[in-house]
Amino acid sequence: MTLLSFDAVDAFYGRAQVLRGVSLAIGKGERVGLLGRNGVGKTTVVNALQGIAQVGRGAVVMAGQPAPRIRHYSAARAGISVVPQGRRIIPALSVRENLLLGAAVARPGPWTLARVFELFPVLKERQHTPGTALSGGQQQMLAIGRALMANPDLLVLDEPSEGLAPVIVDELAEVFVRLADEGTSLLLIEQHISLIRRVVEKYHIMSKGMIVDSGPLAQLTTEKLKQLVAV
Ligand SMILES: Nc1ncnc2c1ncn2[C@@H]1O[C@H](COP(=O)(O)OP(=O)(O)OP(=O)(O)O)[C@@H](O)[C@H]1O
Repeated sequence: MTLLSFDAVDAFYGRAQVLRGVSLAIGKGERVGLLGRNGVGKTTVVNALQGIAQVGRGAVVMAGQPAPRIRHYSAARAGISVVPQGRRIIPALSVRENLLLGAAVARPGPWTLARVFELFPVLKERQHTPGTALSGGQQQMLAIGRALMANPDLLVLDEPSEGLAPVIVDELAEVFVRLADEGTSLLLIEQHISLIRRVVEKYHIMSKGMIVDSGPLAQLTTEKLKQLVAV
């Protein structure tokens, strides 16, 4: 079953076109990497499925349903949760309240506060602290926990390693692999080579708003990968 597909999508911010004919599909159980240098349009793929960038020509299909008008929450309702670049933790809310925000979509499934606390025990310890008082790594865990509270079939992760210490990136890689092994599909936008290597099975490379190469990650040498994601 295809959880998300882009079929020749053009996407815009106002009149500025960023995506040009982007096609990709993510099925159940897949671990897909969306790779490329800064500014090539990776986040705009995420923004297009959330209705933040406007889709012109082409179609975005979520959980088998074409999305003629994408509104906030359409993706979450269709089982697609986004962990945004920069985490976007709400400063006025506690850790617990930030997590509960993720459950607002009320999608049935296995994820509860208790299960998120089991995955990230530090969030339980600090549940009454303001979300933005956490360290960078803990805030990333909070953003992931919040996304899981919506019980997604597909988790979209936009540069989760950004600004984090290597030991924390290792911990996150383990979490992503565990989530994937338990059946959550992943779309990972990343520039961190070892994280990509550990998590991704199939890659798409973007350049200038287009997908210019795709295939199994095992076929990419680390040398090539470094060139492709070089900042
Ligand atoms: N809200 C916006 N309004 C107008 N242009 C934007 C907006 N957001 C991004 N852009 C432009 O769209 C292009 C693609 O940006 P995007 O953030 O999708 O790239 P990216 O590959 O995710 O890069 P990065 O790794 O730096 O996040 C850039 O030229 C950027 O300046």
